[in-house]
Amino acid sequence: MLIQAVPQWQGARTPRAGDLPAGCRALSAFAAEVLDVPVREVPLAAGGAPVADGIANREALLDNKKRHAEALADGPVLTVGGDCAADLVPVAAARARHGERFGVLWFDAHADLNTPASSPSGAFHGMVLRSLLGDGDPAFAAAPALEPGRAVLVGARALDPAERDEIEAGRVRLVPGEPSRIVAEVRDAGIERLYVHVDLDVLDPSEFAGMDYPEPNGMSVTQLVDGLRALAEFEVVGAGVTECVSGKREELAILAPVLHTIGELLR
Ligand SMILES: NC(=[NH2+])NCCC[C@H](N)C(=O)O
Repeated sequence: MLIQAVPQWQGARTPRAGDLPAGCRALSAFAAEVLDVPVREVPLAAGGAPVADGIANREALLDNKKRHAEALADGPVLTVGGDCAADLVPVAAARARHGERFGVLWFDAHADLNTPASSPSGAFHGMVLRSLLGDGDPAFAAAPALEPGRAVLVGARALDPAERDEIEAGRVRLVPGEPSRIVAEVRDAGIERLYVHVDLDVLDPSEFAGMDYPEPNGMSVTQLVDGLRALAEFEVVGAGVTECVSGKREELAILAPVLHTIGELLR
């Protein structure tokens, strides 16, 4: 098992986006200690780029995508962001490798189902899951795409109108964070192998101070750990933890059980 650090900030347009690279490096180093595995950092460019085709930093993100694809490691990898789009390349690669019955569990306060046309912000981290479904800007769209109904949002609570439409159309499932509900949904979706994406803003802001895009009424660390543990009956082929802006060890320490549980799923 290996940690790949993806210090990408260009997918976010939040006040703390500039802290994402430092948060990525601090969280990767902490996860390496908790899991006793090495860290390899993906060499990304540091700079931004103008808004193009409705996406902020579009050229920089495309460059990052290429660099990440070139550096992508084999075997069980824990990807540590960076913004949520740090999981774009690993999830698309896992879909290509594991076939139609591959699915994604997306623990996130947000649905990340916007396109450049529907996005309220132009921030690409709000478009990642939609790109994995094959929509939006073709330069980012996954091919093959996730099968409709094989993306499961857990704990999402800050949704934009276009995102609700995708859920209502059944392309994406939305469940609360209860373990039994999560398991039932994954079974019902016919998912055999899965990738676990954790955006730290799925947690309540009172639990963890170092998230990039806090939203009220989130999960507790214990609820998140229980939800992750429930996935042990499935084959977890990859995982990501994203949107950390904290460089403080005492803040990161609260995440130890989350990292530990993800490590168990990946081994
Ligand atoms: N993964 C995230 N933090 N996503 C934030 C997305 C916020 C909002 N829905 C947008 O499109 O801008």
